Amino acid sequence: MSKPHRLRPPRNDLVDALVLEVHGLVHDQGWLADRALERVLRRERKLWANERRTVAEAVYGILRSQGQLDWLLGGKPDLATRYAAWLVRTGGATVPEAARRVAVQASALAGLEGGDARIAAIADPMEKLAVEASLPRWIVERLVAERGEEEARALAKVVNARAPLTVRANLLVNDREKLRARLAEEGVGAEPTRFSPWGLVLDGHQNAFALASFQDGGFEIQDEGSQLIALACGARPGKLVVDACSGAGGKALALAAEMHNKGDLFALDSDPGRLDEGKRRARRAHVHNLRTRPVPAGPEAAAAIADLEGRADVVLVDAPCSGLGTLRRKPDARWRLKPDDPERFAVLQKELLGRFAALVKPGGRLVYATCAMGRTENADVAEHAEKVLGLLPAPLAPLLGAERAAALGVEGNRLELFPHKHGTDGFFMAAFTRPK
Ligand SMILES: C[S@@+](CC[C@H](N)C(=O)[O-])C[C@H]1O[C@@H](n2cnc3c(N)ncnc32)[C@H](O)[C@@H]1O
Repeated sequence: MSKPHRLRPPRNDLVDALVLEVHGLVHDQGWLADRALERVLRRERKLWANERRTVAEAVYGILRSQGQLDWLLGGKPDLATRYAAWLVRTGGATVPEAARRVAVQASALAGLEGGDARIAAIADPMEKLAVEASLPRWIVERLVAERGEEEARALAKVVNARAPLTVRANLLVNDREKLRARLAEEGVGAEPTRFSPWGLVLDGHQNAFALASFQDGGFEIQDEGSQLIALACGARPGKLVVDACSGAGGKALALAAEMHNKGDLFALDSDPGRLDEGKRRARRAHVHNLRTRPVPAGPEAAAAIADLEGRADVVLVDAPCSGLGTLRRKPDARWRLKPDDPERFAVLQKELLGRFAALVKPGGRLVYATCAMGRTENADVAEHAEKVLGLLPAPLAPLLGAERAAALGVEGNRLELFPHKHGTDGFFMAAFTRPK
């Protein structure tokens, strides 16, 4: 009789080969880690569930600790050596075991010996934190310059931990309590989020997409910070709402729920493929008032949105950004980003803000949001909105609720969210109104 699956230990030879293949796609061919994993794991139909998990955990783990491993190994090791080093550093294997398993020279792993003590002895505090946290030095320098060393350290720690699996109850289908009861019937425990009135944090490592409660539109997977941005928009039934950088519609679906499907919700984006994905999601979520419209990326966009000029009650500009706030969900992003990315994105953010602010009607609301951390893409752009575009700051508390706003640390029209403080991804939002 075969053993029940959950008791079978993963087949290491299979797991090791797949880890190296996925890591190779990310490292050598520039694939996004999520995509590379999805592609390879989908092909491997006979893999057991625990093997899939083991491969994913190893790939993400190696990508997270790449900076530290490379420092310990003294340079740029080949991928197999890096993987073997990761096995040793995470306590999974001794040097000889790991070397044999991944077929590398045990001598290549010599740098691991006394690793923690060597890291502790690094004299330059920036380099030390960069190695400890396995982050590029320029990210550490920015964090320390803006938030001080202690906070940077706390932040770096959270960024290297697994992010919670947070969902938003779709109010067009159920409410949070009904969803929670339904999840319980499906064997999934869930706790209400700390700040969002719609959120639940699911237990364990669920494949949430496979749940019937997901497939029939009961919830969306969405970080609590994104939920709060949607809440801050104040979208209401019957209004004209524009989600100017809608992507695959994460926030647009929350706006539609706030509108009870009544009124006009325009989802714009320069990437038609993402808008199509948003349409599919809208169907599952029972959203009926969403209209997608691809817009050119450059100034020609003005003509494509001229009919909406000065008409919107609410405009959300969830701008393209460096994504520095989402490092804990995208362990490979830190190695992809460039030191001048925040400045580069800020130029685009100011341009888009100007373009889409023209759609807000006098007295209407504009919410600017990013999933970035740091002044350049956030406070500096919000300042531009006031000083150059002539928008007026609009307080967040009336829409978030006074108590919630105080607990979150709202400052007037602005809020910064941090993983180590709020348990959310890193986000920024600022609300404005157009003068009458
Ligand atoms: C942060 S993502 C949006 C995420 C989305 N709002 C959500 O909640 O799922 C930023 C989006 O801006 C879009 N974008 C980039 N340049 C743009 C432009 N010039 N005009 C409109 N959208 C643009 C990108 O295609 C991307 O989908």
